[in-house]
Amino acid sequence: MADLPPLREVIKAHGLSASKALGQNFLFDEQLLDRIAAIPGDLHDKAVLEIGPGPGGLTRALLRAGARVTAIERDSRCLPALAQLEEAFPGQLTVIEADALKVDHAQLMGEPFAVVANLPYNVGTRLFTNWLSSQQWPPHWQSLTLMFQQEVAKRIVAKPGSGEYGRLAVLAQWRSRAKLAMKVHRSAFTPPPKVMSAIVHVEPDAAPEGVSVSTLARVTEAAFGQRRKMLRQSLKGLHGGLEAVEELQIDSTRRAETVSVEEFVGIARQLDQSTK
Ligand SMILES: C[S@@+](CC[C@H](N)C(=O)[O-])C[C@H]1O[C@@H](n2cnc3c(N)ncnc32)[C@H](O)[C@@H]1O
Repeated sequence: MADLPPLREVIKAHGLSASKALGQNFLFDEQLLDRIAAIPGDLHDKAVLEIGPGPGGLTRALLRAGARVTAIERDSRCLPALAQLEEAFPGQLTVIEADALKVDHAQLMGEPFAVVANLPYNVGTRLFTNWLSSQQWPPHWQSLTLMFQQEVAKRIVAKPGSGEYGRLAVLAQWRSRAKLAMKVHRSAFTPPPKVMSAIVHVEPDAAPEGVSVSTLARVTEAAFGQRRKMLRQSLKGLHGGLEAVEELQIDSTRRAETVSVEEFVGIARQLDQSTK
């Protein structure tokens, strides 16, 4: 591997001033980046999809860990810096200039892959819910290691009974294991964002039988759409919802934030069965 210039110099040499519109907050601390790249486990010769490599800090760390990286970046200004990495790690890096929201990731990768990304909040959350809503399960991805605003990360791993528990937690936990892998201080980024960040790591689990992701989404949407209301109120508009709650002997005076992931899965299963 050739010696690479420090990331700050790369930014300067390629005139990569951080674009607010593209949600660019760069990480330069190579030790921190190596620790992030270690979260998914041994990456040697593994296929990794990185979204939003920017100037390539995290990309370098993934390449150092021996991964075969496919990176999707929509800012063409970053491509020359990434081309240098392609040269430094021959045969290990493929860069695609595109909006990651418009790419079929499974088709692009053609084999099971780990996802690693430090993305702007809105793009990250949309990709995350797309990956978790996959019809195919186990999905094409083997793990997701993603940077979020700390507040969003807490919502993903939240347990029932907390104010953070909601649709995102149920989606992330009903057929996968989600954990908060690392907190990242805002000062680690250039420029520093207003809020703290955290990395979430998700691995797929066996999916409960007889439940479709779309029905589960409808149930949680209805329940958490009126999270302060009792289930007998919030599920009123959901055809068969109240009957399902009764059938499962779930107290209909409870509020959505007290209902466990397993109970939501049970309600969705009842609905799917009753429409068969
Ligand atoms: C927060 S920066 C992180 C850059 C780098 N990974 C790091 O950690 O220093 C987010 C990167 O995602 C890119 N990006 C934003 N939206 C994107 C999208 N829809 N598709 C692909 N890349 C995107 C930005 O251009 C930027 O390079």
